[in-house]
Amino acid sequence: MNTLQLDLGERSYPIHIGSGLLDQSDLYRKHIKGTFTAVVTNETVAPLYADKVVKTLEGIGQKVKLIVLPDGEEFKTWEVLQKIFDGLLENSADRKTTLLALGGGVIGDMTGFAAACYMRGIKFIQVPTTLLSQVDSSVGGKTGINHPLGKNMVGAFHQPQAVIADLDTLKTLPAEELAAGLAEVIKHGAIADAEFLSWIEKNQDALNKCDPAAMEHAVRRSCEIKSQVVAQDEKEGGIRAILNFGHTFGHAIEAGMGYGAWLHGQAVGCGMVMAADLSVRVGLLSEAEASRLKKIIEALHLPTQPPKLGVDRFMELMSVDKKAEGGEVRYILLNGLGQAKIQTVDDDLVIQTLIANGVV
Ligand SMILES: NC(=O)c1ccc[n+]([C@@H]2O[C@H](COP(=O)([O-])OP(=O)(O)OC[C@H]3O[C@@H](n4cnc5c(N)ncnc54)[C@H](O)[C@@H]3O)[C@@H](O)[C@H]2O)c1
Ligand SMILES: O=C(O)C(=O)C[C@@H](O)[C@H](O)[C@H](O)COP(=O)(O)O
Ligand SMILES: [Zn+2]
Repeated sequence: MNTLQLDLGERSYPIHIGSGLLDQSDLYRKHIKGTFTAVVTNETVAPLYADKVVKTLEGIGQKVKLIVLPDGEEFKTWEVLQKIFDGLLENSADRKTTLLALGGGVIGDMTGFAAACYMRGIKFIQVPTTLLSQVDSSVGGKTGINHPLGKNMVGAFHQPQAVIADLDTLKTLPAEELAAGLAEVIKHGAIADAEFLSWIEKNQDALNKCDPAAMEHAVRRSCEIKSQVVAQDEKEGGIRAILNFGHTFGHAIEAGMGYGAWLHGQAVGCGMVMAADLSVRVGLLSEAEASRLKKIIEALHLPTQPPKLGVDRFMELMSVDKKAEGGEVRYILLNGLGQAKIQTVDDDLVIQTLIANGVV
């Protein structure tokens, strides 16, 4: 097992990465103060892994309530969030209660948000079971739900007590979910580490096959990169926004197509192709570099062609981006592969990118 530390002063926490972690009681024990833990999961993950986690928690003296949500991005809503509060109140959860998110990014984001809100804030633990949640969403404390008009529009920054990423859970992950997670892995290389991006390029077969050693490296290096960025800027006042590379375009695809039609990672994969195209138009990236990145994204089985939402609609969807200031959207661009830059861009250039990528 590898353990990284996200340094955030009194909100610092460990990120454990390894095999066979789900039933290691010591990993949970030190982060649980009370006697009641509510495990939040979904209908797909519960039959696979809930038993093991519940038994382990009971083994350390916890009373455990399992809260099972419906599965899918379309359920990352107020109505479904309410089911977590119902489960907590019906079981007399108090301020010492711990929430445990067992699942992918949807479960992690919703459970974290519930933990931020319940009695104005209780502790929670992230137990991510998708590649995407292990390399990205379980780390950094962004929690929330979607709004029909915009992705993750309602939420809170609320850091977990610990992240326990059991690589064995990736064995049951469907191929397209694996690819979705690889999009965020590519993102980390593209924005912060050209060497890691080359490693991804060289190891694409192993990554596509979910090879354990390749997964271990992808998860560890991604968590290192994300932790270093978050440690500098917990609440996205500045540098943290680079973790949003590909997301201005990607979130527009997710909201525009209806949540769940495109997986988050697929939308980010395609969004990175568009953001790289824009970086070329602004003069920060060469065409050869953009085309190399696109090839990597394609090789990892991610879509590179956006849906034909129309230019006006696409611009409208992007205008609600959380990085916008005074009505101006700030884009995350690549300043060469392995380095990112945040800046505003003339609408004309953005429209050229949309047209060149066939959004019309
Ligand atoms: N908070 C953040 O920093 C952050 C970062 C990236 C993404 N996100 C959010 O994360 C979400 C996407 O996360 P995701 O890709 O994990 O999607 P997800 O949570 O929908 O999980 C994907 C699918 O895999 C299933 N699943 C989970 N674990 C499994 C396993 N081990 N075996 C088999 N099936 C399994 C789930 O039930 C689901 O059907 C989006 O809502 C996105 O906005 C948040
Ligand atoms: O942690 C971050 O910061 C990120 O931007 C990571 C993204 O991969 C993730 O999708 C995040 O939820 C997007 O944040 P948002 O603030 O644009 O909703
Ligand atoms: Zn993302």
